[in-house]
Amino acid sequence: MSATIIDGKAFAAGLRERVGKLAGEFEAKAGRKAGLAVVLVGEDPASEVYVRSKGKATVALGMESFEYRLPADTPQEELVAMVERLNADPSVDGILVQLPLPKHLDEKAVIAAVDPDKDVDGITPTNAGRLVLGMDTLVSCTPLGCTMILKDMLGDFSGMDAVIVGRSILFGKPMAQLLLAENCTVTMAHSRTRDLPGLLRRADIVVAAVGVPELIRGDWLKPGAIVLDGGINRLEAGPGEAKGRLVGDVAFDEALDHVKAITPVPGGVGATTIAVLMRNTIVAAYRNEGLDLPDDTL
Ligand SMILES: Nc1nc(=O)c2c([nH]1)NC[C@@H]1CN(c3ccc(C(=O)N[C@@H](CCC(=O)O)C(=O)O)cc3)C=[N+]21
Repeated sequence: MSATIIDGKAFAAGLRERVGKLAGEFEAKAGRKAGLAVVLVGEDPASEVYVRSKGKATVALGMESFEYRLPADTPQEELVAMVERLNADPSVDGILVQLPLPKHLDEKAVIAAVDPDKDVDGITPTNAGRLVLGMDTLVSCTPLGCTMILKDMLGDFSGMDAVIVGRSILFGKPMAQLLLAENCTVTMAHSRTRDLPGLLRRADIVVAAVGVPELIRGDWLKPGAIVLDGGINRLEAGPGEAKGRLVGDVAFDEALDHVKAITPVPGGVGATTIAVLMRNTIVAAYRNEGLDLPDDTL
């Protein structure tokens, strides 16, 4: 059996096109561009790359990008003061504070300082609560992208057994809520889970985001499963390589022999993340201006 390789880039391109149209209409109606502010503290090179691609995507779709780079030793009060300035700035519709933050900072307090109406990561206490309560809200980009991919592929996935590997606030936890809302039977696995292969053998849908390269082996997966791999792990460079290969949390080549469909790394789930961030930004912009969103295909 040969599996379908889910094309995250194609999905992202379609979404970007719809967002781009809405961004143009927003500018015409609001008399300003929708704006996204990204705050990066410290100098992690991988985070640098993400922040740059976010900025480029924002401008390419006709929105305004505000990027703030703060030194690694920025004090808590300064970071919170910056978030509060962005909360009060009417040209900013979305605020993303790149995570993880340097250890001396209180991440929970920084997140809680973000205005929930500008929280394009969906991780403020208000938005996390809204998600659990089934209220309309902004939702973390990667899990929302995974759900959109599943909806495209399956339509209705009521009653399916879903296993989520990883329980982070940006991925595993919101993913569980989204799949629960789609009437899946949801199991969350994590580093203390005793029998991961045993759980995965029952799973119709597997969503992985633990950051352990190729942790999940092909023969752990149920024949015909759908696998969404949110892991982005860079292996050590081999001889003659400048950079190591990127791999997911699932042993991709092995999985191909077992599953119905799987997302590759790169080009899968991760490739949708920034497009969904653009989606969340334009949705926040319309709401913050009190405008009706003309397109419900977002
Ligand atoms: N507050 C916050 N929100 C985030 O959403 C957030 C964050 N912090 N911290 C870091 C992670 C990581 N992240 C990605 C963004 C783009 C790709 C992406 O474009 N991936 C492509 C390219 C991968 C590559 O070549 O490096 C792919 O998977 O095909 C992946 C991962 C957002 N994150």
